[in-house]
Amino acid sequence: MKFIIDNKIPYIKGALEPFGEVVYLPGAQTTPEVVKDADAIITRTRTSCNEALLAESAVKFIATATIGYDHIDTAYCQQAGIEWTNAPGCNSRSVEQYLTSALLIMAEKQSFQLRDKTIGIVGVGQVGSKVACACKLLGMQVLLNDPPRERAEGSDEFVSLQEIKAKADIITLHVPLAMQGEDATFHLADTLFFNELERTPIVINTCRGEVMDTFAAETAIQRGSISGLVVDCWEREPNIDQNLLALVDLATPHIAGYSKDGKANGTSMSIQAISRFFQLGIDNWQPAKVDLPEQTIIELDGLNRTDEEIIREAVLFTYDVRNDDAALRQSPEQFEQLRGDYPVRREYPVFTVKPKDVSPNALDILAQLGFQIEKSNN
Ligand SMILES: NC(=O)C1=CN([C@@H]2O[C@H](COP(=O)(O)OP(=O)(O)OC[C@H]3O[C@@H](n4cnc5c(N)ncnc54)[C@H](O)[C@@H]3O)[C@@H](O)[C@H]2O)C=CC1
Ligand SMILES: O=C(O)C(=O)[C@H](O)COP(=O)(O)O
Repeated sequence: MKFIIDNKIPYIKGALEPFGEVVYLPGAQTTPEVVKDADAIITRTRTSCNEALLAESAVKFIATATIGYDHIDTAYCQQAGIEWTNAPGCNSRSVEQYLTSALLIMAEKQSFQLRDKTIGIVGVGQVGSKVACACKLLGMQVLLNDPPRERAEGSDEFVSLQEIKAKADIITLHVPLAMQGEDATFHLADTLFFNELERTPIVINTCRGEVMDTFAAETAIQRGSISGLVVDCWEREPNIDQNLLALVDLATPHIAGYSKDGKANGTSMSIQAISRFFQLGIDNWQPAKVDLPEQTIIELDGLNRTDEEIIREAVLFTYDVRNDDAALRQSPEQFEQLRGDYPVRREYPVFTVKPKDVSPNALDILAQLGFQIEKSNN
């Protein structure tokens, strides 16, 4: 058997070598010639898996180690009898961590408390529902918009996009990119969307660049119809719009899902799927070890500090979006290199908080976010 694997997928070396030939390649070098005699591809968002790539190939199965799968032409795969899978939810906690960090930074920058704000979450799947939980823990009012779920579940927990535009102080987008159909999301945030916003919200896009119209977003900032913009996903990545970059509050190179935990989940879900498909007998495969940051102990002193200040310190200790923002602004032309050489970032559960005079409420929130908490608090 022959497997083609994107060489930026971590923790995967050695998993498939016992079962055949394994070729590791940059996504951009995954060409029709390379996949011609391959049985399977393990890929990322950087490889368009379409007829142009696959028509002459022997590929029977594609696993993408990502949540989004808009780079896979699923209609073509169905017609060609090629099975595929994504890695649902693999890095959703990482995006939640990004959101929490960004919200706490924006609250400090604009001198507001999160608990006084209403957030509208557009797309309430794996990511959106975790973001909703985190926002509720932070004391925010949460509005949920998800027409496909609303139709399927008939639940009254959802509101219309119109209501979000009217009531939200912050709007965050967590939809898949869909170019057409009843729930199309291409340019969901367009000129009309921005013109109808009633509370000059902060807008956050960590789903796909094409969900937000770049020109409309720039105009919205310049006209003051939004009070802030956080952008992780851009139209035409990696050639991002320099005007937009100059206007946004936090700008990052599509790394919201880049915790090592999220990457490791994507890798193991892909290997397990390949194993099930080809009956390789490694259906429970896991990476041997996942990198840790240098520091995993967080000493928190709660004296004379609000709960939000304490939580901000703990969250930013694990991940501060401003570091990725600074790196991108310094070298926007290095967009792909910044992604490829991304530093070690871990999610909350690997961190232990050592509290001193921290309120039980703040400790409870940190524990619910996933931090380990040491018992003594003095
Ligand atoms: N920046 C990054 O690093 C990452 C970005 N993503 C992006 O985030 C997207 C969402 O991820 P998940 O929550 O895991 O996906 P998911 O599939 O679990 O949830 C998506 C939700 O959006 C809803 N939805 C679909 N069309 C909608 C519309 N027009 N309006 C409102 N809701 C709509 C769906 O019903 C579903 O509940 C992915 O498709 C991917 O594009 C995901 C992970 C990392
Ligand atoms: O999982 C997704 O969906 C994402 O957007 C990933 O974080 C993107 O990762 P790459 O495949 O571009 O490394």
